[in-house]
Amino acid sequence: MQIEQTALDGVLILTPRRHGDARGWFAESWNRATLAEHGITTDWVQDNHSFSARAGTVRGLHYQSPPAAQAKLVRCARGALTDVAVDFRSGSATFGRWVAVDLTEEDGRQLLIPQGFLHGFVTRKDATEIAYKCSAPYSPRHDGAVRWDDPAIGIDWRIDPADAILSAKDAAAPLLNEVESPFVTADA
Ligand SMILES: Cc1cn([C@H]2C[C@H](O)[C@@H](COP(=O)(O)OP(=O)(O)O[C@H]3O[C@@H](C)C(=O)[C@@H](O)[C@H]3O)O2)c(=O)[nH]c1=O
Repeated sequence: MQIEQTALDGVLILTPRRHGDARGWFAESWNRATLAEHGITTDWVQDNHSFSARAGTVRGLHYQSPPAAQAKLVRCARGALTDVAVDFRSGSATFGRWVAVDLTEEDGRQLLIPQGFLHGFVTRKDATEIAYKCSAPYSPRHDGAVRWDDPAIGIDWRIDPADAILSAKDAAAPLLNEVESPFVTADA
């Protein structure tokens, strides 16, 4: 397991080892003990899997408020996507900053997103599947969203915004400055 820090503290790229042979390959996509060796002891309670038919599908930017806040461990099961995390912790030195990481079925890379971050992604290929672990169960009551194309965040999605395929909910999400973050950091 290779682990790299991104530009946002705590947002990590994890690359599980792939064992190739004549049949193909084998990888441990999650192993509690291996992650614990790297100090990652998150208690995962729900696995999600979604399919997006078309390249250019954007889902996000989403969060759940405490006490239903979720850390996420994200991978691309099929196709290719760019996964995005935005620091949503009020008082954080990096509040509003984002990182974008390409995850593909070929590279098997994963993105670990702690609580307190917005999460979203754009698919790069038709028929892309994302799979991710969550540290808290789905709670519609605590569900929140921030606009994917908020210029104040300025994420470079590497698509023509007019071509983005969105849910009605995501298209109507509020801007960052219209939402009060339910997350605070020790920096605050
Ligand atoms: C997220 C979620 C949705 N659902 C249902 C609600 C709805 O009927 C349907 C689709 O939900 P959504 O439109 O919210 O799905 P989607 O837009 O894919 O939402 C997901 O986006 C990514 C970026 C995340 O980070 C996730 O946490 C989640 O917010 O699935 C569940 O049953 N359990 C869940 O955990």
